[in-house]
Amino acid sequence: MRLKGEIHNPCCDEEEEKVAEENGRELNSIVGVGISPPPKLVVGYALTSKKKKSFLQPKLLGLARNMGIFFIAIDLNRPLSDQGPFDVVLHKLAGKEWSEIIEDYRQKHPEVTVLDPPNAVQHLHSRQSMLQGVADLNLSDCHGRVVVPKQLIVTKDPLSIPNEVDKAGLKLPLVAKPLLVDGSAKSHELFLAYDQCSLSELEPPLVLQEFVNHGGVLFKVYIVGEAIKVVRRFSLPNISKRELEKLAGVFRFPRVSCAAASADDADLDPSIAELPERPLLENLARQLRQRLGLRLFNVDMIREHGTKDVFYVIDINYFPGYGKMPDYEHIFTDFLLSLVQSKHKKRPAT
Ligand SMILES: Nc1ncnc2c1ncn2[C@@H]1O[C@H](COP(=O)(O)OP(=O)(O)OP(=O)(O)O)[C@@H](O)[C@H]1O
Ligand SMILES: O=P(O)(O)O[C@H]1[C@H](OP(=O)(O)O)[C@@H](OP(=O)(O)O)[C@@H](O)[C@@H](O)[C@@H]1OP(=O)(O)O
Ligand SMILES: [Mg+2]
Ligand SMILES: [Mg+2]
Repeated sequence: MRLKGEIHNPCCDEEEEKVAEENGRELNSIVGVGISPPPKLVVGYALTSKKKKSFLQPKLLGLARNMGIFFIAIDLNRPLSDQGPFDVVLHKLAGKEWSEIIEDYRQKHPEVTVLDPPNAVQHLHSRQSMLQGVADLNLSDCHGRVVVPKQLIVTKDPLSIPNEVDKAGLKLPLVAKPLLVDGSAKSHELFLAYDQCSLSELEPPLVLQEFVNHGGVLFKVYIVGEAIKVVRRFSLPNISKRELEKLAGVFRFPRVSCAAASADDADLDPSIAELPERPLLENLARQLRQRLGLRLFNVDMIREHGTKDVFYVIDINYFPGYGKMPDYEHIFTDFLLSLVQSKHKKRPAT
C-alpha cells in the first residue's frame, strides 16, 4: 500500500519508527517468551504527527501498558491487512485515499473495531451535514432545549451573498466558516461579519451562521463511547446592539476556544458558567452517537445569553483533542477495554 498526497506517514520520523519498533519488540517478547500474559488488546493507529503528539502522551501509554493495551503505529507503506493483527484501529488522517483503504480493511476484517467508520467520519467533513443531525434530534425534554444556529450555505458568487442573506432572513452579526473541514488550518479560518455589504468580501464555499450571544463561555462535550466529559472554554464575548451599529466589515478571529487554557477555574458569572444538566447531555450524546454512527467526537455547545437552558450546538469534531480532556487516559483505556468485553459477550458460549 503506497499513499500519495496529503497523508502523513506515521512512521515517517525516526522517533516514531523507534516507538513502533519498540512496541513491536515488546509485543513479541511478551507473546513469545511468555513472561506475562498476552496483551489483552492491540490498537493499531494511523494519526497525524500533531495528533500523535497530543494524544499518545506517556501517561496514556503507561496506563494502557499496565492494563495490557498496546499501541502500534500503522505503516502506511505496507498493506494494512499484512499488519497486526489488531483488535482496534484508531485513525484520523485526511484524504479520500485513506478513507478507501480503511473502508476496504473494515469490510475484509469485521473482527477488528475500526474507530470510526470512514463514511460516518465523512459526515463531519462538511459543516452543512455536521449540524443536520442535531437539527433533526428530539431533545425537547425538561432539562433544556438544544438547537442549531440559523445558517446559510454559500457555494459560489460572493457578490450574491448580501442578497442571499437578506432572502434567508439571517440576522447580523454572522460567523463565516469554511464549508469543508479537512484538518487544515484554512478550514478553521473563521470571520465575523458586522454588515451585509462586506459579506461579498468572503470566499465561498462557506457557511454563514448567526452569531449567538453566550457570555463568552463555551462547553466542550467530549464523547468516548458511552463516556461523556464536559469542560468550559473561553469563547467570543457578546456583541451588543450598539457595537453592531458602530462596526462594519469582516474580521478574522483566532481559535479562542481551542486553547488548552480551561475556563473551569475562572471566576465566572454562575448563570453563564453553569454546565448543561447531565440528563440533557446524556440524551444528546446518546442520540448523536446513534445518528452519526461515531464513538469518538466532541460537541461545542453555547448557552444563549439570558436563558437558563437554551443551548446551541455550533460545531462537532471527530477524534478531537482528547489530550486536553481531564482524566482522558483513564476514560480512554476503560473505553478500549469495554470493547473487548462487549466482543466476548457477543461471542456464543462453546
Ligand atoms: N454561531 C456562533 N455564535 C457564537 N459564537 C460562535 C458561533 N460559531 C462559532 N463561534 C465561536 O467561534 C469558535 C470557533 O467556531 P467553530 O467551533 O465552529 O470552529 P472550528 O474551526 O470548527 O473549531 P474547532 O477548533 O473546535 O474545530 C467557537 O468555539 C466559538 O467561540
Ligand atoms: O489540536 P487538538 O489535538 O487539540 O485537537 C483539535 C483537532 O485537531 P487535531 O485532530 O489535528 O489534533 C481539530 O481537528 P481538525 O478539525 O483540525 O481535524 C478539531 O477537532 C479541534 O476541535 C480539536 O481541538 P478541541 O476542540 O478538542 O479543543
Ligand atoms: Mg469548535
Ligand atoms: Mg470544528
